[in-house]
Amino acid sequence: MITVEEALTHVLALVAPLEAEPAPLIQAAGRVLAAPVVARRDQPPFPSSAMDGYAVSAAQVAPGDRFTVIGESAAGHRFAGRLGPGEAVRIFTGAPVPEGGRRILIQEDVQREGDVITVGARPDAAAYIRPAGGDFAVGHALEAPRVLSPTDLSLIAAMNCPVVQVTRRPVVALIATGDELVMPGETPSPDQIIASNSFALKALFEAHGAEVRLLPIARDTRESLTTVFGLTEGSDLIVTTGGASVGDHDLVGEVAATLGMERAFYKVAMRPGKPLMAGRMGDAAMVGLPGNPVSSIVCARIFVVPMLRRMLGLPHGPVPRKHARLAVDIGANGPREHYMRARIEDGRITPFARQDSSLLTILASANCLMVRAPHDPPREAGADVAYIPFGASD
Ligand SMILES: Nc1nc2c(c(=O)[nH]1)N[C@H]1C(S)=C(S)[C@@H](COP(=O)(O)OP(=O)(O)OC[C@H]3O[C@@H](n4cnc5c(N)ncnc54)[C@H](O)[C@@H]3O)O[C@H]1N2
Ligand code: MOO
Repeated sequence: MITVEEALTHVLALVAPLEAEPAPLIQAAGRVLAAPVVARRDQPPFPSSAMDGYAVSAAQVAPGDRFTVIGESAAGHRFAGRLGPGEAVRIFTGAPVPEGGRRILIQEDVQREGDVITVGARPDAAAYIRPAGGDFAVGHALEAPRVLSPTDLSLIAAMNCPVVQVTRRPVVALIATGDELVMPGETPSPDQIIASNSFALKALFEAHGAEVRLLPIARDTRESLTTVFGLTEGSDLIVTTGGASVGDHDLVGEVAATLGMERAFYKVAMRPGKPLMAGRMGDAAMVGLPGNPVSSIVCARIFVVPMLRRMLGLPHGPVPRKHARLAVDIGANGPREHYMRARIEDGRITPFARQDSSLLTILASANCLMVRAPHDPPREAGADVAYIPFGASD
Protein backbone atom coordinates (compact mmCIF):
# COMPACT_ATOMS: atom_id res chain seq x y z
CA MET A 1 0.00 0.00 0.00
CA ILE A 2 1.25 3.47 -0.85
CA THR A 3 0.85 6.58 1.30
CA VAL A 4 -1.79 9.24 0.74
CA GLU A 5 0.97 11.63 -0.36
CA GLU A 6 2.29 9.14 -2.93
CA ALA A 7 -1.22 8.45 -4.21
CA LEU A 8 -1.87 12.17 -4.63
CA THR A 9 1.35 12.54 -6.65
CA HIS A 10 0.20 9.65 -8.87
CA VAL A 11 -3.33 10.96 -9.49
CA LEU A 12 -2.05 14.46 -10.28
CA ALA A 13 0.33 12.97 -12.85
CA LEU A 14 -2.66 11.37 -14.59
CA VAL A 15 -4.11 14.72 -15.63
CA ALA A 16 -2.84 17.87 -17.34
CA PRO A 17 -4.10 21.46 -17.57
CA LEU A 18 -6.92 21.79 -20.09
CA GLU A 19 -7.11 24.30 -22.93
CA ALA A 20 -8.76 27.71 -22.75
CA GLU A 21 -12.00 28.67 -24.46
CA PRO A 22 -13.86 31.96 -24.79
CA ALA A 23 -16.84 32.58 -22.53
CA PRO A 24 -19.31 35.45 -22.69
CA LEU A 25 -19.10 37.40 -19.45
CA ILE A 26 -22.73 36.62 -18.65
CA GLN A 27 -21.82 32.90 -18.47
CA ALA A 28 -18.44 33.23 -16.80
CA ALA A 29 -19.37 33.11 -13.09
CA GLY A 30 -17.34 30.46 -11.28
CA ARG A 31 -15.21 29.72 -14.34
CA VAL A 32 -11.41 29.81 -14.10
CA LEU A 33 -9.86 32.79 -15.84
CA ALA A 34 -7.17 31.46 -18.20
CA ALA A 35 -5.61 34.72 -19.43
CA PRO A 36 -5.35 38.15 -17.79
CA VAL A 37 -8.13 40.62 -18.55
CA VAL A 38 -6.75 44.06 -19.41
CA ALA A 39 -8.78 47.25 -19.05
CA ARG A 40 -9.52 48.95 -22.35
CA ARG A 41 -10.40 52.27 -20.76
CA ASP A 42 -10.05 54.38 -17.62
CA GLN A 43 -12.78 54.19 -15.02
CA PRO A 44 -14.18 56.69 -14.59
CA PRO A 45 -13.12 57.89 -18.06
CA PHE A 46 -13.47 61.55 -16.97
CA PRO A 47 -13.45 63.40 -13.63
CA SER A 48 -16.97 62.79 -12.37
CA SER A 49 -19.22 64.06 -9.64
CA ALA A 50 -19.78 61.85 -6.60
CA MET A 51 -22.91 63.80 -5.54
CA ASP A 52 -25.92 65.74 -6.81
CA GLY A 53 -25.26 69.48 -6.50
CA TYR A 54 -23.30 72.25 -8.22
CA ALA A 55 -19.83 72.25 -9.72
CA VAL A 56 -17.83 75.44 -9.07
CA SER A 57 -14.29 76.53 -9.93
CA ALA A 58 -13.55 77.69 -6.38
CA ALA A 59 -11.46 75.25 -4.33
CA GLN A 60 -12.73 76.76 -1.06
CA VAL A 61 -16.13 78.30 -0.36
CA ALA A 62 -17.49 80.26 2.57
CA PRO A 63 -21.03 80.72 3.90
CA GLY A 64 -22.83 83.36 1.88
CA ASP A 65 -20.75 82.94 -1.31
CA ARG A 66 -22.92 83.27 -4.41
CA PHE A 67 -22.63 81.62 -7.83
CA THR A 68 -24.62 81.96 -11.06
CA VAL A 69 -25.86 78.70 -12.58
CA ILE A 70 -24.82 78.66 -16.26
CA GLY A 71 -25.85 75.15 -17.31
CA GLU A 72 -26.25 71.50 -16.42
CA SER A 73 -24.12 68.33 -16.53
CA ALA A 74 -26.03 65.05 -16.20
CA ALA A 75 -24.77 61.45 -16.34
CA GLY A 76 -24.31 60.73 -20.04
CA HIS A 77 -24.66 64.43 -21.02
CA ARG A 78 -21.75 66.68 -20.19
CA PHE A 79 -21.81 70.48 -19.98
CA ALA A 80 -19.83 71.58 -23.00
CA GLY A 81 -18.53 74.90 -21.69
CA ARG A 82 -15.96 75.97 -19.13
CA LEU A 83 -16.58 77.10 -15.53
CA GLY A 84 -15.33 80.56 -14.64
CA PRO A 85 -15.11 82.36 -11.27
CA GLY A 86 -18.53 83.02 -9.74
CA GLU A 87 -20.16 80.44 -11.99
CA ALA A 88 -21.79 77.11 -11.13
CA VAL A 89 -23.03 74.16 -13.20
CA ARG A 90 -25.92 72.08 -11.94
CA ILE A 91 -24.48 68.55 -11.76
CA PHE A 92 -25.65 65.04 -10.91
CA THR A 93 -23.93 61.95 -9.56
CA GLY A 94 -21.77 60.29 -12.22
CA ALA A 95 -21.83 63.29 -14.55
CA PRO A 96 -18.59 64.71 -16.05
CA VAL A 97 -17.22 67.65 -14.06
CA PRO A 98 -17.03 70.66 -16.42
CA GLU A 99 -13.64 72.04 -17.37
CA GLY A 100 -12.44 74.36 -14.64
CA GLY A 101 -14.57 72.65 -11.97
CA ARG A 102 -12.67 72.10 -8.71
CA ARG A 103 -15.36 70.99 -6.29
CA ILE A 104 -19.00 70.01 -6.00
CA LEU A 105 -21.28 71.83 -3.59
CA ILE A 106 -23.90 69.29 -2.53
CA GLN A 107 -27.38 70.63 -3.04
CA GLU A 108 -28.20 70.31 0.67
CA ASP A 109 -25.53 72.99 1.34
CA VAL A 110 -26.93 75.71 -0.93
CA GLN A 111 -30.12 77.70 -1.42
CA ARG A 112 -31.16 78.33 -4.99
CA GLU A 113 -33.23 81.28 -6.20
CA GLY A 114 -33.65 81.47 -9.96
CA ASP A 115 -30.17 81.07 -11.45
CA VAL A 116 -28.31 82.03 -8.28
CA ILE A 117 -27.13 79.69 -5.51
CA THR A 118 -25.96 80.87 -2.09
CA VAL A 119 -23.71 78.75 0.11
CA GLY A 120 -25.33 77.84 3.46
CA ALA A 121 -23.96 78.00 6.99
CA ARG A 122 -21.70 74.93 7.18
CA PRO A 123 -20.76 73.69 3.68
CA ASP A 124 -19.25 70.22 3.44
CA ALA A 125 -15.45 70.46 3.01
CA ALA A 126 -15.13 67.46 0.65
CA ALA A 127 -14.61 68.12 -3.09
CA TYR A 128 -16.77 65.16 -4.22
CA ILE A 129 -14.87 64.77 -7.49
CA ARG A 130 -13.82 61.30 -8.60
CA PRO A 131 -10.60 61.63 -10.65
CA ALA A 132 -10.37 60.04 -14.10
CA GLY A 133 -8.93 56.52 -13.73
CA GLY A 134 -9.53 56.65 -9.98
CA ASP A 135 -10.85 53.08 -9.96
CA PHE A 136 -8.60 51.70 -12.71
CA ALA A 137 -6.67 52.99 -15.71
CA VAL A 138 -6.20 51.58 -19.24
CA GLY A 139 -3.90 48.57 -18.97
CA HIS A 140 -4.99 47.59 -15.46
CA ALA A 141 -4.95 43.76 -15.41
CA LEU A 142 -7.00 41.18 -13.55
CA GLU A 143 -4.52 38.33 -13.33
CA ALA A 144 -5.11 34.66 -14.18
CA PRO A 145 -5.69 32.06 -12.97
CA ARG A 146 -8.56 32.88 -10.63
CA VAL A 147 -12.07 31.59 -10.09
CA LEU A 148 -14.31 34.38 -11.35
CA SER A 149 -16.40 35.81 -8.52
CA PRO A 150 -19.53 37.93 -8.96
CA THR A 151 -17.44 41.03 -8.21
CA ASP A 152 -14.82 40.04 -10.80
CA LEU A 153 -17.56 39.95 -13.43
CA SER A 154 -18.60 43.53 -12.69
CA LEU A 155 -14.98 44.66 -12.75
CA ILE A 156 -14.39 42.96 -16.13
CA ALA A 157 -17.61 44.45 -17.50
CA ALA A 158 -16.47 47.91 -16.36
CA MET A 159 -13.20 47.25 -18.20
CA ASN A 160 -15.34 46.83 -21.35
CA CYS A 161 -14.37 43.20 -21.94
CA PRO A 162 -17.50 41.25 -22.93
CA VAL A 163 -15.73 37.92 -23.53
CA VAL A 164 -13.06 36.26 -21.37
CA GLN A 165 -10.75 33.29 -21.85
CA VAL A 166 -11.56 30.55 -19.34
CA THR A 167 -10.24 27.04 -18.88
CA ARG A 168 -12.51 24.42 -20.36
CA ARG A 169 -14.51 22.56 -17.70
CA PRO A 170 -13.17 19.06 -17.02
CA VAL A 171 -15.78 16.51 -18.10
CA VAL A 172 -16.26 13.82 -15.46
CA ALA A 173 -18.09 10.57 -16.23
CA LEU A 174 -19.53 9.27 -12.96
CA ILE A 175 -20.44 5.59 -12.62
CA ALA A 176 -22.02 3.93 -9.60
CA THR A 177 -21.59 0.15 -9.58
CA GLY A 178 -23.45 -2.58 -7.74
CA ASP A 179 -26.38 -5.00 -8.08
CA GLU A 180 -27.76 -3.68 -4.80
CA LEU A 181 -28.34 -0.13 -6.06
CA VAL A 182 -31.50 1.60 -7.23
CA MET A 183 -32.00 5.29 -7.80
CA PRO A 184 -33.86 7.40 -5.20
CA GLY A 185 -37.60 7.16 -5.84
CA GLU A 186 -37.42 3.69 -7.34
CA THR A 187 -38.73 0.66 -5.48
CA PRO A 188 -35.85 -1.37 -4.04
CA SER A 189 -36.18 -5.13 -3.62
CA PRO A 190 -35.64 -6.36 -0.03
CA ASP A 191 -31.92 -6.80 -0.71
CA GLN A 192 -31.35 -3.45 -2.36
CA ILE A 193 -30.37 0.01 -1.11
CA ILE A 194 -30.54 3.47 -2.60
CA ALA A 195 -27.58 4.70 -4.66
CA SER A 196 -26.41 7.78 -2.80
CA ASN A 197 -22.72 8.28 -3.60
CA SER A 198 -23.19 9.92 -6.97
CA PHE A 199 -25.22 12.77 -5.52
CA ALA A 200 -22.46 14.01 -3.21
CA LEU A 201 -19.80 13.41 -5.84
CA LYS A 202 -21.66 15.20 -8.63
CA ALA A 203 -22.29 18.21 -6.40
CA LEU A 204 -18.70 18.24 -5.12
CA PHE A 205 -17.19 18.04 -8.60
CA GLU A 206 -19.52 20.68 -10.00
CA ALA A 207 -18.71 22.97 -7.08
CA HIS A 208 -15.08 22.61 -8.14
CA GLY A 209 -15.70 23.50 -11.78
CA ALA A 210 -16.41 20.15 -13.48
CA GLU A 211 -19.13 19.18 -15.92
CA VAL A 212 -20.47 15.87 -14.63
CA ARG A 213 -22.16 13.17 -16.72
CA LEU A 214 -24.06 10.80 -14.48
CA LEU A 215 -24.03 7.44 -16.28
CA PRO A 216 -26.41 4.54 -15.64
CA ILE A 217 -25.67 2.30 -12.67
CA ALA A 218 -23.38 -0.55 -13.75
CA ARG A 219 -24.31 -3.97 -12.44
CA ASP A 220 -21.74 -6.38 -10.97
CA THR A 221 -21.14 -8.16 -14.29
CA ARG A 222 -18.38 -7.78 -16.85
CA GLU A 223 -20.98 -7.09 -19.54
CA SER A 224 -22.74 -4.32 -17.65
CA LEU A 225 -19.48 -2.65 -16.58
CA THR A 226 -18.13 -2.88 -20.14
CA THR A 227 -21.31 -1.31 -21.51
CA VAL A 228 -21.25 1.59 -19.06
CA PHE A 229 -17.51 2.20 -19.50
CA GLY A 230 -18.36 2.44 -23.20
CA LEU A 231 -20.48 5.48 -22.41
CA THR A 232 -17.53 7.46 -21.05
CA GLU A 233 -16.34 8.57 -24.49
CA GLY A 234 -15.28 12.22 -24.52
CA SER A 235 -14.72 12.53 -20.78
CA ASP A 236 -11.49 13.76 -19.21
CA LEU A 237 -11.93 11.75 -16.04
CA ILE A 238 -13.86 8.56 -15.28
CA VAL A 239 -14.87 8.10 -11.64
CA THR A 240 -16.43 4.85 -10.45
CA THR A 241 -17.70 4.00 -7.00
CA GLY A 242 -17.86 0.50 -5.57
CA GLY A 243 -16.61 -2.82 -6.80
CA ALA A 244 -13.06 -1.83 -5.91
CA SER A 245 -12.31 -4.28 -3.13
CA VAL A 246 -11.34 -7.94 -3.14
CA GLY A 247 -14.73 -9.69 -3.18
CA ASP A 248 -15.85 -12.02 -5.97
CA HIS A 249 -18.19 -9.33 -7.34
CA ASP A 250 -15.65 -6.49 -7.21
CA LEU A 251 -14.96 -6.35 -10.93
CA VAL A 252 -14.17 -2.70 -11.63
CA GLY A 253 -10.38 -3.10 -11.71
CA GLU A 254 -10.51 -6.26 -13.80
CA VAL A 255 -12.93 -4.87 -16.39
CA ALA A 256 -11.09 -1.54 -16.58
CA ALA A 257 -7.83 -3.44 -17.19
CA THR A 258 -9.48 -5.48 -19.96
CA LEU A 259 -10.51 -2.20 -21.56
CA GLY A 260 -6.94 -0.95 -21.51
CA MET A 261 -6.65 0.84 -18.16
CA GLU A 262 -3.00 1.33 -17.22
CA ARG A 263 -3.04 1.20 -13.45
CA ALA A 264 -0.94 3.74 -11.54
CA PHE A 265 -1.69 2.17 -8.13
CA TYR A 266 -4.19 0.13 -6.15
CA LYS A 267 -4.70 0.51 -2.40
CA VAL A 268 -3.71 3.43 -0.22
CA ALA A 269 -2.79 3.41 3.46
CA MET A 270 -5.80 5.51 4.28
CA ARG A 271 -8.95 5.16 6.34
CA PRO A 272 -11.52 5.39 4.94
CA GLY A 273 -10.48 4.71 1.35
CA LYS A 274 -8.08 1.76 1.30
CA PRO A 275 -9.24 0.07 -1.94
CA LEU A 276 -8.67 3.14 -4.11
CA MET A 277 -7.36 2.66 -7.64
CA ALA A 278 -6.29 5.05 -10.39
CA GLY A 279 -4.78 5.01 -13.85
CA ARG A 280 -5.18 6.09 -17.47
CA MET A 281 -7.91 4.65 -19.65
CA GLY A 282 -7.74 5.72 -23.27
CA ASP A 283 -7.83 9.51 -23.37
CA ALA A 284 -9.11 9.82 -19.82
CA ALA A 285 -7.81 9.49 -16.29
CA MET A 286 -9.67 6.89 -14.23
CA VAL A 287 -10.23 6.83 -10.47
CA GLY A 288 -11.99 3.89 -8.85
CA LEU A 289 -13.39 5.04 -5.53
CA PRO A 290 -14.42 2.58 -2.82
CA GLY A 291 -18.16 2.00 -2.56
CA ASN A 292 -18.69 2.82 1.09
CA PRO A 293 -20.39 6.21 1.00
CA VAL A 294 -18.03 8.00 3.37
CA SER A 295 -14.98 6.43 1.70
CA SER A 296 -16.10 7.61 -1.72
CA ILE A 297 -16.78 11.18 -0.57
CA VAL A 298 -13.58 11.54 1.49
CA CYS A 299 -11.43 10.12 -1.33
CA ALA A 300 -13.17 12.41 -3.80
CA ARG A 301 -12.24 15.41 -1.66
CA ILE A 302 -8.66 14.31 -1.02
CA PHE A 303 -7.78 13.05 -4.54
CA VAL A 304 -10.32 13.98 -7.20
CA VAL A 305 -10.74 17.67 -6.29
CA PRO A 306 -6.96 18.33 -6.62
CA MET A 307 -7.10 16.55 -10.02
CA LEU A 308 -9.88 18.91 -11.12
CA ARG A 309 -7.89 21.88 -9.86
CA ARG A 310 -4.85 20.77 -11.86
CA MET A 311 -6.96 20.39 -15.00
CA LEU A 312 -8.38 23.87 -14.40
CA GLY A 313 -4.92 25.39 -13.98
CA LEU A 314 -5.45 26.20 -10.29
CA PRO A 315 -3.00 25.53 -7.42
CA HIS A 316 -3.47 21.84 -6.67
CA GLY A 317 -1.35 20.68 -3.74
CA PRO A 318 -2.71 18.57 -0.89
CA VAL A 319 -5.92 19.87 0.67
CA PRO A 320 -4.67 22.55 3.11
CA ARG A 321 -4.72 21.53 6.76
CA LYS A 322 -5.43 23.61 9.82
CA HIS A 323 -4.63 22.94 13.44
CA ALA A 324 -6.73 22.78 16.60
CA ARG A 325 -6.69 21.41 20.14
CA LEU A 326 -8.26 18.07 20.93
CA ALA A 327 -11.30 18.34 23.19
CA VAL A 328 -11.06 14.70 24.35
CA ASP A 329 -8.50 11.92 24.89
CA ILE A 330 -8.10 9.54 21.93
CA GLY A 331 -6.43 6.14 21.54
CA ALA A 332 -3.60 5.14 19.19
CA ASN A 333 -4.18 5.16 15.44
CA GLY A 334 -3.75 2.06 13.26
CA PRO A 335 -1.46 1.65 10.25
CA ARG A 336 -3.50 3.88 7.88
CA GLU A 337 -3.72 7.69 7.77
CA HIS A 338 -7.11 8.25 9.38
CA TYR A 339 -9.53 10.95 8.20
CA MET A 340 -11.89 11.07 11.18
CA ARG A 341 -15.22 12.75 10.98
CA ALA A 342 -15.16 15.40 13.71
CA ARG A 343 -16.67 18.63 14.91
CA ILE A 344 -14.62 21.71 15.62
CA GLU A 345 -16.20 24.26 17.93
CA ASP A 346 -14.46 27.26 19.51
CA GLY A 347 -11.10 25.92 18.32
CA ARG A 348 -11.53 22.55 20.02
CA ILE A 349 -12.03 19.40 18.03
CA THR A 350 -14.02 16.29 18.92
CA PRO A 351 -13.95 13.20 16.68
CA PHE A 352 -17.14 11.18 16.53
CA ALA A 353 -17.02 7.90 18.43
CA ARG A 354 -18.44 5.94 15.46
CA GLN A 355 -16.20 6.08 12.38
CA ASP A 356 -17.56 3.22 10.23
CA SER A 357 -17.32 4.28 6.60
CA SER A 358 -20.99 3.53 5.90
CA LEU A 359 -22.31 6.22 8.27
CA LEU A 360 -23.52 9.18 6.23
CA THR A 361 -25.35 10.73 9.19
CA ILE A 362 -22.03 11.15 10.97
CA LEU A 363 -20.45 12.76 7.90
CA ALA A 364 -23.44 15.09 7.59
CA SER A 365 -23.01 16.11 11.25
CA ALA A 366 -19.26 16.69 10.91
CA ASN A 367 -17.74 20.03 10.01
CA CYS A 368 -14.19 18.76 9.54
CA LEU A 369 -12.00 15.73 9.01
CA MET A 370 -9.37 15.28 11.71
CA VAL A 371 -6.25 13.78 10.15
CA ARG A 372 -4.14 11.29 12.08
CA ALA A 373 -0.82 9.95 10.84
CA PRO A 374 -0.32 6.17 10.61
CA HIS A 375 0.56 4.71 14.04
CA ASP A 376 -0.08 8.04 15.77
CA PRO A 377 0.21 7.31 19.53
CA PRO A 378 -2.64 8.00 22.02
CA ARG A 379 -3.29 11.73 22.45
CA GLU A 380 -4.68 13.63 25.41
CA ALA A 381 -7.20 16.43 25.41
CA GLY A 382 -5.38 19.68 24.58
CA ALA A 383 -2.99 18.07 22.08
CA ASP A 384 -2.45 19.84 18.75
CA VAL A 385 -4.06 17.98 15.82
CA ALA A 386 -4.43 18.63 12.09
CA TYR A 387 -7.78 18.88 10.36
CA ILE A 388 -9.36 19.71 7.03
CA PRO A 389 -12.54 21.83 7.08
CA PHE A 390 -15.29 19.73 5.54
CA GLY A 391 -18.80 20.97 6.07
CA ALA A 392 -21.68 22.69 4.39
CA SER A 393 -19.53 25.22 2.53
CA ASP A 394 -16.49 23.04 1.77
N1 LIG B 1 -11.87 -8.90 2.79
C1 LIG B 1 -11.86 -7.58 2.66
N2 LIG B 1 -13.03 -6.95 2.53
C2 LIG B 1 -13.05 -5.60 2.41
C3 LIG B 1 -11.84 -4.88 2.41
C4 LIG B 1 -10.62 -5.58 2.52
O1 LIG B 1 -9.53 -4.99 2.51
N3 LIG B 1 -10.69 -6.93 2.62
N4 LIG B 1 -11.90 -3.53 2.34
C5 LIG B 1 -13.07 -2.92 2.88
C6 LIG B 1 -13.06 -1.50 2.65
S1 LIG B 1 -11.95 -0.62 3.55
C7 LIG B 1 -13.93 -0.90 1.81
S2 LIG B 1 -13.89 0.81 1.68
C8 LIG B 1 -14.90 -1.63 1.04
C9 LIG B 1 -14.93 -1.10 -0.39
O2 LIG B 1 -15.47 -2.04 -1.21
P1 LIG B 1 -15.90 -1.76 -2.69
O3 LIG B 1 -15.23 -0.58 -3.25
O4 LIG B 1 -15.73 -3.03 -3.40
O5 LIG B 1 -17.41 -1.35 -2.56
P2 LIG B 1 -18.70 -2.27 -2.57
O6 LIG B 1 -18.37 -3.57 -1.95
O7 LIG B 1 -19.27 -2.24 -3.91
O8 LIG B 1 -19.59 -1.43 -1.61
C10 LIG B 1 -19.24 -1.18 -0.28
C11 LIG B 1 -20.49 -0.70 0.48
O9 LIG B 1 -20.91 0.52 -0.05
C12 LIG B 1 -22.25 0.42 -0.56
N5 LIG B 1 -22.34 1.19 -1.80
C13 LIG B 1 -21.66 0.95 -2.93
N6 LIG B 1 -21.98 1.85 -3.87
C14 LIG B 1 -22.87 2.67 -3.32
C15 LIG B 1 -23.57 3.82 -3.79
N7 LIG B 1 -23.40 4.29 -5.04
N8 LIG B 1 -24.42 4.46 -2.95
C16 LIG B 1 -24.61 3.98 -1.69
N9 LIG B 1 -23.95 2.92 -1.19
C17 LIG B 1 -23.11 2.28 -1.98
C18 LIG B 1 -22.44 -1.05 -0.81
O10 LIG B 1 -23.79 -1.40 -0.80
C19 LIG B 1 -21.65 -1.65 0.32
O11 LIG B 1 -22.41 -1.63 1.51
O12 LIG B 1 -14.61 -2.98 1.04
C20 LIG B 1 -14.36 -3.53 2.34
N10 LIG B 1 -14.24 -4.95 2.26
O1 MOO C 1 -11.20 2.10 3.59
MO1 MOO C 1 -12.75 1.57 3.81
O2 MOO C 1 -12.98 3.03 3.00
O3 MOO C 1 -12.16 1.88 5.47
O4 MOO C 1 -14.22 1.66 4.56
